[in-house]
Amino acid sequence: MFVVNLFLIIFLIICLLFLVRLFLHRTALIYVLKKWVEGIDDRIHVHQQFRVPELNENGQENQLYRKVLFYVNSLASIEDSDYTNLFSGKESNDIVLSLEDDQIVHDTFLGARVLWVNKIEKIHRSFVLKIKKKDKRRILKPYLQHIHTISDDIEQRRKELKLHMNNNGKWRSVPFNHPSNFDTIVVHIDLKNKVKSDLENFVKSKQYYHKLGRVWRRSYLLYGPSGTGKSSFIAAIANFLSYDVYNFDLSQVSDDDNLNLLLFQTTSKSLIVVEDLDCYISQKSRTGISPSGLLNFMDGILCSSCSDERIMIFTMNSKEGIDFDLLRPGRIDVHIYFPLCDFNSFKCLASNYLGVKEHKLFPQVEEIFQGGATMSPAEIGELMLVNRSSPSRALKSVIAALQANGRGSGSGGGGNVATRLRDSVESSPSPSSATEGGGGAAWKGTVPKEFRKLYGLLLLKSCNRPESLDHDSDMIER
Ligand SMILES: Nc1ncnc2c1ncn2[C@@H]1O[C@H](COP(=O)(O)OP(=O)(O)OP(=O)(O)O)[C@@H](O)[C@H]1O
Ligand SMILES: [Mg+2]
Repeated sequence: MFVVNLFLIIFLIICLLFLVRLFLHRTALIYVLKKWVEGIDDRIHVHQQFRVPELNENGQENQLYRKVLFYVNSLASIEDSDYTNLFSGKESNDIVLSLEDDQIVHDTFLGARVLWVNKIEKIHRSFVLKIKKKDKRRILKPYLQHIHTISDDIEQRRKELKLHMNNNGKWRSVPFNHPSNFDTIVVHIDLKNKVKSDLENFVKSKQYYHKLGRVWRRSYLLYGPSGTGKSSFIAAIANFLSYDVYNFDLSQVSDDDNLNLLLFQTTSKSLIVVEDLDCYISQKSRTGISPSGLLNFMDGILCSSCSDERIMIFTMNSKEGIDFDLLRPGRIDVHIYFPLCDFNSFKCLASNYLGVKEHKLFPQVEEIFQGGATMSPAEIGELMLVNRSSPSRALKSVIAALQANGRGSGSGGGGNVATRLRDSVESSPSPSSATEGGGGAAWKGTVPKEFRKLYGLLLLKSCNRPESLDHDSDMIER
């Protein structure tokens, strides 16, 4: 009997606790309780306060204030503050939170709880940081360092990206808003992940490179046939890192000095890109860049500061006939091969362009691929794009093009197909497809030629040469 009563009492206590908890949550009394506990905790500890004013003693902007502002507004706990301002962000459906005056935001760092208060006195704003005295020595320095890193990262991601192009020895810039990203490019998932983590590791490795006495630079060679996504991949990298792009057109560079000057003028956190390096090297009438000038440029020694990070990306259709010195380890760190389509990449394109994951024509397409026919993703993508209103028609046109390609050169080189494809895009009767299919056409009036060259939707190479296809390696680190 006693045991039964005991169980009954325990059961009633549990129910009661549950109801109290429910009541506290429903009425938000839990927050009152939490604040009360925090208030007691604040009172029994001695705090030290640090003020970060908006302006310094000369009335100039205090850079630290700006960083703290970015940092505090990015804290998740800002949502718990009593008053928060809401603004629309960069994208139309973005909402940005910003702390109201005299509001408190909590943050934790290395296990210590700190407070930020957004003060306004007369017209001067400041942030006040409150840290418990016992934690100050341990966390203040690393915490401020942490704020620097996070706010730099936020600023970097917010800035408008630019594409810089050299013309007559000088840089010209246009906004860079290429939509390509790692989700839209059809390459093997492992390759994407490897490249992403390689980039992320690189940008975090300043100290490591410094310790090794090496220039903080990473270079990539993207090679493969025309229309396989090399330029789109560069744009995806720029968007992934939020880096500007400096596109070096070597044919516009007069000599080594000009090349060095242009390199010197590039800024940190940017991609230095040389497209079609193989074409430039094979040109009979090359500009005045000497072979050693080119090698020094690729080594990136003459950047404005060797402690700033540099990512260099070179593209080629083929590595065949290229001097080994140019591609040696240390000069080119990572080689990435961009192949023509196989059945798997075709299926990814069909899913992206047509929203089709399975189709009765797929077995036929697979068979044709197995027979050795192939085309570039650009060619297949364009056929799908112009026929996107009817997936069956799109797939039939891909089948016809693949069959014609297989009957033709058999190399998959795509020159003929590309020309036919371009004709089909340009003569498309649908107004929407005429604009989109000729993405370049939509840009023609507004965007410089080099821009279209770099990121055009379907550009035919002037130097179609047979490609070396080492299919076994997608990404090779040297
Ligand atoms: N792997 C791919 N995944 C998705 N789309 C692709 C892929 N490859 C090419 N495309 C599409 O084809 C078009 C041309 O691609 P891109 O310019 O990136 O090719 P490229 O390899 O740089 O060609 P080129 O050697 O002629 O400069 C782009 O609009 C892109 O959307
Ligand atoms: Mg390209």
